[in-house]
Amino acid sequence: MPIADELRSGGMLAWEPYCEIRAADTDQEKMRELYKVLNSGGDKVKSAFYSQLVKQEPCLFEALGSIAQTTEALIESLNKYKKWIQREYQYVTEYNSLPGEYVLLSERYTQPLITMKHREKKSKKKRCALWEGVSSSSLSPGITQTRTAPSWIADNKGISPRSVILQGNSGNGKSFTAQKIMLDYASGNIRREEFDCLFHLKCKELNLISGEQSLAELLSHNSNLASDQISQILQKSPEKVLILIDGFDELRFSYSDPSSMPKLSHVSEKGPLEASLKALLKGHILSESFLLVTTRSTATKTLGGLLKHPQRFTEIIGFSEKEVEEYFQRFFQNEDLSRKAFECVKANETLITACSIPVICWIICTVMRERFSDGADVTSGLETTTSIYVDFVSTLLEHHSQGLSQSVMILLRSLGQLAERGMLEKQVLFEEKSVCDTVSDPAGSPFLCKFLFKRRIRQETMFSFMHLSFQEFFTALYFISLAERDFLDKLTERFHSQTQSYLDLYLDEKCPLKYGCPEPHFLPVIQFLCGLSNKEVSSSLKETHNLSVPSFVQAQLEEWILHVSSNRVYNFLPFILHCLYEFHEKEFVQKAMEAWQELDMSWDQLSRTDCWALLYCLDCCPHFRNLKLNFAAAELKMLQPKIVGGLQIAVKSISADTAHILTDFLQSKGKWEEISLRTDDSESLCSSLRLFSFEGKLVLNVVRWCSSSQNEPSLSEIILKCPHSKASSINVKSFLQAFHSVNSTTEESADFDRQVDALLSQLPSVSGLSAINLSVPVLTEAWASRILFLILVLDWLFDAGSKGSDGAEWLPGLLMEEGIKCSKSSERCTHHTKQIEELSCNQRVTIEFCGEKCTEDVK
Ligand SMILES: Nc1ncnc2c1ncn2[C@@H]1O[C@H](COP(=O)(O)OP(=O)(O)OP(=O)(O)O)[C@@H](O)[C@H]1O
Repeated sequence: MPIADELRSGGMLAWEPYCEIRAADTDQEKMRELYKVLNSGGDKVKSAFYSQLVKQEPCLFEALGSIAQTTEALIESLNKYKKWIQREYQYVTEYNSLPGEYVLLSERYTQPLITMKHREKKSKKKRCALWEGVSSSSLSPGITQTRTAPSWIADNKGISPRSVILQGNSGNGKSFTAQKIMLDYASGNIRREEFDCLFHLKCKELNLISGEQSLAELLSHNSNLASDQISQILQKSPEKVLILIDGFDELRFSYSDPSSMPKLSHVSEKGPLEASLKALLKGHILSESFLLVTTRSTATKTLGGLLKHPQRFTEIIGFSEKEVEEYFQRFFQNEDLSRKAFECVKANETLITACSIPVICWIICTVMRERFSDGADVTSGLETTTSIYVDFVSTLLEHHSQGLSQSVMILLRSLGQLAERGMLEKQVLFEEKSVCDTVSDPAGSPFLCKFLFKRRIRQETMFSFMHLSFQEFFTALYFISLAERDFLDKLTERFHSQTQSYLDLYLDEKCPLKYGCPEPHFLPVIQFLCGLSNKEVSSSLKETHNLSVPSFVQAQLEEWILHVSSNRVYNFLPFILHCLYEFHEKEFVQKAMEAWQELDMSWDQLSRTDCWALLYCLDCCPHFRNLKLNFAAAELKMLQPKIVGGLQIAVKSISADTAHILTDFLQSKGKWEEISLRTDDSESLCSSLRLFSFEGKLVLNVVRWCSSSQNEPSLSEIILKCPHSKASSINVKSFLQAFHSVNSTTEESADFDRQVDALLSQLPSVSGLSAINLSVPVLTEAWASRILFLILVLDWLFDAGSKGSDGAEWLPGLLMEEGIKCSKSSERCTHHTKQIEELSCNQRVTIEFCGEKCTEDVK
């Protein structure tokens, strides 16, 4: 009140508020009333109040000043800390960076997929489904997902977590994400109201700390703040603090007797590392603060048991195909290069799947950048899949395997044994006990993942490789570590016994691998074995891990490939192309291609991956001819530059694009032997169109054409013949377009008729046309008038008069109709079927028009 009295007598306080202050019951209420006056009174009143406070309450004034100073100092150090984080965290040093080389995190970071769900185990009864399911689910982009960073938002029961687990396989980007969160905080990119301060503990570095330390001291290792400043920040508003702990799985706790470990309860209390960390994780210290802990799956269970509640589980799944593409763009910072590189990878099914692991993206892009800078032609082939897997294993062993408890050789061999066992038993999930029997420290291996599954009322722990392809790769690694006899025995076991007898007929008695062909699920292992035999790959293995690939591996596989090639085991051809690609040895590719003479893969459509392998093989043998291929139009475009000589192509799906690509191709290459377009779609009007040469003639053959409203084809076949020399001048484009437009419509028969007319109207443009063979099941009026139309517009064809080389049927100047005629006066047979042919009312008839003359011959 003395201050209020002074302000009143100085004319700074009006009567009414003065009375309010007097009337207030408590000191606090009096202060509140006074505060209102100060707040609305402006600087003059505040200054008068300030002078009175100094005079009448000197001690209080001093204490308030030092609090203000401390707060100011803390804000100042927090700002400096943020600047320090911005400086330190904005760069990324890559595994191969030379001193001074770096990339900016903001330019490179690509948001991975993060889920909030534990994986589910597929039904145990379906071993195959499990096998397929896990292999794809671990990398599949289709998982229920959240794209955002781990979040603290309340769940549907209104509970927000105090601690979040961020699980992820080695190389999936846990540390990268932690770095990004720190940088976002320091740059003001996370929501301000959530956290005032973030700290980052790196377990890898904590392992190097010895002696007793308080939590504040531990946090100071990775900051520019002193431990007492950290203590002050933590005590001031712990509920606004987030502590990131990166790499929990890497912690090496040494406390032998946890019960004798001191229990710490204060941020400044010193204790062994393990005690400080456990107190933090359990919430004995900083119970109100938030924690984000990253870990590999191998340590999730232990972490879950230590962390304070409420907990939330999240998992980094990796990149979907879209993010892989984004990563490539960020990496290359050049539209053209990133597109080329991405297309190359996308064509390789194994690699594009493996690319969901971010570190594999880094390896591939780095290798490809080197290729581009060497001026290598990217279409000559990417590095082999095996070489990328070898690089991946080396990267994880060198940079992600701190403190391995065993030698690399032993680790790789034991992983190989485990992988092989899984391959034999078609198993991708391994029980904990069986893993521990083979691999001495499974949790310490960066290649294994641990899964916790619910099994009725219990939990089940299972292990698996990061992906099935790694299991296949480790099996191949194991095979190369075997002695020759064991290697041959193992391989022999894995080759099909059914094919054995078939192949035995052909294969050389002396060939030790005369056992046929590998079991389908074993094919990737053979492919990896071929890749490991490559000189560069094997010397890199020798250099980095002292692993030698024995020469008998290559010799055996080469011999087997040559035998399969020369004996034309057709359904293995695409696989052999992949093996050749993995070998990546030009001379051997040439040898195998020579053994083929002709490459007939027309029986099934080639995938893009197959086409890349073929592209590489054709690159090694530029003069290889005689290809019979069946692929999509886009693949034709890719292979076009490498195709020489005769070619038979079958293109599935018929679209405007297909017509366009095919036309371009035909215009650029005069030499093709057969083109066929097919649709498998029963809705389509047209099921196949073939262009091929036959006895020196070009033949256009349209088979089974029906309108959607009819079940029966209304046109069975059109065959056009013209000399092959005219092939390049033929306007295939308009045919294809007519074909496409007819094919793409499923409208009523009126449309169908219009489209058929459009196709027939193309015929006059075929120069040198020597014959037309038209097969229609029923000679309707519509067809009769179409034929008359053809006679009119193609009068030169009928006037030509000279006999065709292929017999009377094709005699120019002659219009001949063959068919079945029903002799009944009413209810005539209309459909042409075998049964109808046999009915006595039906007779075979040939009608010939020659000039003005018309004859009917009944058989
Ligand atoms: N989100 C990302 N964006 C771009 N690159 C990434 C991303 N995540 C990971 N990478 C690349 O992968 C490499 C490995 O990532 P990181 O070290 O974060 O893996 P990790 O999950 O912490 O592995 P480990 O468990 O073995 O420690 C990084 O050095 C970087 O090249």
